[in-house]
Amino acid sequence: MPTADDLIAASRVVALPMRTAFRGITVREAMIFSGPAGWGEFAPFAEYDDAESRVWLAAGIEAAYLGTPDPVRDVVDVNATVPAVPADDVAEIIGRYPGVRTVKVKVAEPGQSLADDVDRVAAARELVPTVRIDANGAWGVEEAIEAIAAIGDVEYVEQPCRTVDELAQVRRAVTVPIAADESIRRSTDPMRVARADAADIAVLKVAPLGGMRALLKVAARLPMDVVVSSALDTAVGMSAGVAAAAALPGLHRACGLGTGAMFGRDVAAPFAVVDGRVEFRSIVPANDLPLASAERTQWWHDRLRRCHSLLVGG
Ligand SMILES: O=C(O)CCC(=O)C1=CC=C[C@@H](O)[C@@H]1C(=O)O
Ligand SMILES: [Mg+2]
Repeated sequence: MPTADDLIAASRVVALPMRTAFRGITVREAMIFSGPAGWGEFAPFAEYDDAESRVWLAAGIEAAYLGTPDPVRDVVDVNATVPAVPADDVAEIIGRYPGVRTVKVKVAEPGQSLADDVDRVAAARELVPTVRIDANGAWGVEEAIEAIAAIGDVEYVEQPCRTVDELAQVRRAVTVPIAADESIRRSTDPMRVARADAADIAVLKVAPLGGMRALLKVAARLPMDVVVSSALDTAVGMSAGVAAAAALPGLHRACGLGTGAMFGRDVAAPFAVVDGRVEFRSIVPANDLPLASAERTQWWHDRLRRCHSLLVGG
């Protein structure tokens, strides 16, 4: 286990501009560091506390010190990710993901109406065969059932409501498959969704699960299809996501690993989507990175130190 000083000495804190605001983020901050096996990323969202962020650090250390698991495939199908933009902007956004056949559309964002969501999903449906939606837990049970009826057939609805029990209730009431994201990503017990029969699909992200190998273990135990998705990772974190997806024995759906297209600037050339797919590569960041301010850099160093002592403390 590297010390916090080792990690900080080999790190950069970057501030990457987004092309379109996503979950309210216009500049994505991330800490990246190099180790004997390559580069790792530590970039829990700003509002996450240390207890939740600890596993994100474990994931970064795995990437930099242990490297990637053995792949079973070279390329991974990805979805385009459409933020809560007006329906008229959907075609331009999907165009940033050449050849995709699956689109994930954000719905139920604050300030948006159900009619906005219906229009945005309809615009996506005209362009690709498969559309999935993500409500990020924003609906209540009744609201979810009504919204799902209004939006119509989709591949699945990701996290319609906040709690596992609510997901289970919605799942019993609708025919559209339900996917769990936050119920796994932000839970101390990722298997609970399975025990509660709350989901048909699991959306798994490397950093919140504590690394590529941890993701593979959770995927092996969950009795449902999985989709590997990014946590709005830089190219360094994305490399771990693509490696995890490439190492999964069974992968039957497009993954949310095309989000490099959302960055105005990344730490290296982003994972290019070609014919709807991305290919694994290890990342060496550019020399002229857009660095965060001295104050923000110090904030990230302090955060890393606190999370590191939680990791060491067990
Ligand atoms: O899954 C995708 O298509 C892209 C990643 C993505 O949507 C997300 C990444 C990180 C945080 C989230 O709010 C969001 C999600 O909820 O899935
Ligand atoms: Mg989600």
